[in-house]
Amino acid sequence: MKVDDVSVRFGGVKALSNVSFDVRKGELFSLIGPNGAGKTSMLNCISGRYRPTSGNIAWQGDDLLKHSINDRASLGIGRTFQNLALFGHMSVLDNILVGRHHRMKNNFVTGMFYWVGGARREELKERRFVETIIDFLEIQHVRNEPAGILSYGLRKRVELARAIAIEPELILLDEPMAGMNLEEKEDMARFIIALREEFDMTIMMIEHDMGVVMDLSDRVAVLDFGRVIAAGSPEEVLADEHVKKAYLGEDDEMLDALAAEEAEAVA
Ligand SMILES: Nc1ncnc2c1ncn2[C@@H]1O[C@H](COP(=O)(O)OP(=O)(O)OP(=O)(O)O)[C@@H](O)[C@H]1O
Repeated sequence: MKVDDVSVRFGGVKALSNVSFDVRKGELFSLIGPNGAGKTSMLNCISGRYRPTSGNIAWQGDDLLKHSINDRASLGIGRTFQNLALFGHMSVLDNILVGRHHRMKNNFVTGMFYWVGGARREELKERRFVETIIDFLEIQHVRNEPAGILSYGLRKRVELARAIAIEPELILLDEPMAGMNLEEKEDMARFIIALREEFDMTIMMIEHDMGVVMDLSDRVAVLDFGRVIAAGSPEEVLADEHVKKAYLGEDDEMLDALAAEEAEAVA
C-alpha cells in the first residue's frame, strides 16, 4: 500500500499534512506518535471512514480512494477499532460470523431453500472457518457467551477474531493493547506475531506501548502534529532526535524505551 501526500483537514484543524509512506507485503508496520498526532485519522483514511482532503492512497496498484468503505473489506483490508465495536448481546460466535458475511454467496432468497440449496452447506463451511479462528485465539471457552459480558481483554480478542474473519490481506490494528494488563498484552503480542505465519497477513498497527511497538515492528513511522517526522527500523526511529523531542514530556514509556536503547548502544 502506498500513501502519497495525504492531508486531512477538519475545518481549521489539520489532522494530517502531506503524509507519505508505504506498507510492504508481509511486514508489520507501526504508526506511532503523541496523542492527537493524526494516527487514527490516517487509519480512517485507509479503511474508508474519512476521505483525505488531498493526496492518494494506492492499494496493490489500484486507487483505493475510489472504493467505498464496504468495498475495502472485499478488497482485502480489515480493521479493529480503538473503542470496541462488538454487538454486546450477540454471542462471540455470531459476532465473528458477522465478519464472514461479505464472503457468503447466499442471500435472503436462496436462504429460503436452506435445506435443499447451498445455503446450509455454505453456513457449515463458514462455521468451520470461524472455529479455526476461535481455536487460534484461544476463546473456545466463551464461544457461546454474549460478547458484552466478557472481560476487556477477551472482547479485544473477539474483535480481532472478527477482523480476521474477513480474511484480509492487510489488517489495521488500532491500539490492540490499550487497556490490557501485562498478561493480556503478552497474549495479544503472540497472536499478532502468529497472524503473519498462520494467516499470511500484512499488519499495520497503531500502538502506544513502545515496548510492544519496538519488539514487534519491522518498520515504524512517527507522526507529530499530522506530519511524518521519522520513519525506518525501530532502532533508527529510537535514535532520531526529532522523535525524542516530540515525545519529551509526553510519554514516559517512550522515554524509557529511548533511554534503554541508548544504554544498550553505550554497552
Ligand atoms: N472527525 C473529526 N472531526 C474533527 N476533528 C477531528 C476528527 N477526527 C480527528 N480530529 C482531530 O484531528 C487531530 C488528530 O486526531 P487523531 O484522532 O487522528 O489523533 P491520534 O494520533 O489518533 O490521537 P490518539 O493517540 O489520542 O488516539 C486531533 O486534533 C483531533 O481532534
